[in-house]
Amino acid sequence: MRLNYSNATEDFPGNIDNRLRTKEEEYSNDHSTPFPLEVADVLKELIDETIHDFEKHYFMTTETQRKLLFQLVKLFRCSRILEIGTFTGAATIAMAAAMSSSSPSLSSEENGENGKLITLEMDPKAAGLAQKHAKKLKYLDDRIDFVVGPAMESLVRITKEQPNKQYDFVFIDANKDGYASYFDFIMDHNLLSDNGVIIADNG
Ligand SMILES: C[S@@+](CC[C@H](N)C(=O)[O-])C[C@H]1O[C@@H](n2cnc3c(N)ncnc32)[C@H](O)[C@@H]1O
Repeated sequence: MRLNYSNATEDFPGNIDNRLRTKEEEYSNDHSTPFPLEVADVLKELIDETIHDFEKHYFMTTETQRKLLFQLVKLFRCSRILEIGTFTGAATIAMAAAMSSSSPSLSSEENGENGKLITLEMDPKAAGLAQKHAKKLKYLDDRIDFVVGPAMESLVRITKEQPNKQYDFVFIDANKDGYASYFDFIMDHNLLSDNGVIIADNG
C-alpha cells in the first residue's frame, strides 16, 4: 500500500474509528508554516523509505505533529533536546532543524557549545535509517546523537556520563508502559531545565 506524504490518509491501517482525523490533519498541514525546503526534501525521502521498508511505518509521527514539534522547538529556542523513541527519525529531523544553537537558560559560557539533540531507539535498523537521512544535511548531522539500545538503560548511562546535563525539550514517543518510568527518571534526576517542556505522544 502506498501512503501519501503525510501518512495520514483515511484508509491508513492505524486510522481506527477515524482517530487520525484526516480532514483536520489536511487542514492543519495546509495552514501550518512549511518546513525549510531542504528539510522537507530530506523528510520526504525518509518517509518514502520508511513506508517502503517498515511494516510498522504507521509508528511515524504525522506531518502535523512534526510541524507542531518544529514550531515549539523554535518558539522555546531549545538547544538541548531529548527524544525517547526515534523510530526512523521523522520527528528527530523536524526538531533538530528548528534547534537554536543558544539556549536562553544557559550562561554565555555554556552557550559556547552547539545545540544537541539526543535520541534513543532500541531498533538498530530504524535508527540506521534515521541517521542515513540526517547525514544528508551537515547541520542536522552535527546536532543529533543517535543512541541505540533500551531507552531506560541509555538514559541511565547518559546521565552518569553527563551528570549536570539538563534538557529544554523532551519528546517521549516510545513504549507506552515505560512513560511513567521515563517521566520519573527525568524529574528525579533533575534533567529538565527551569523552563523545560516535556511532550508525550499518547499513541
Ligand atoms: C511511535 S515510534 C516513534 C516515532 C518517532 N518519534 C517518529 O517521529 O516517527 C516508537 C519507537 O519507540 C521504540 N521503542 C519502543 N520501546 C523502546 C524501548 N524500551 N527503548 C527504546 N526504544 C523503544 C520503537 O522501536 C519505535 O521505533
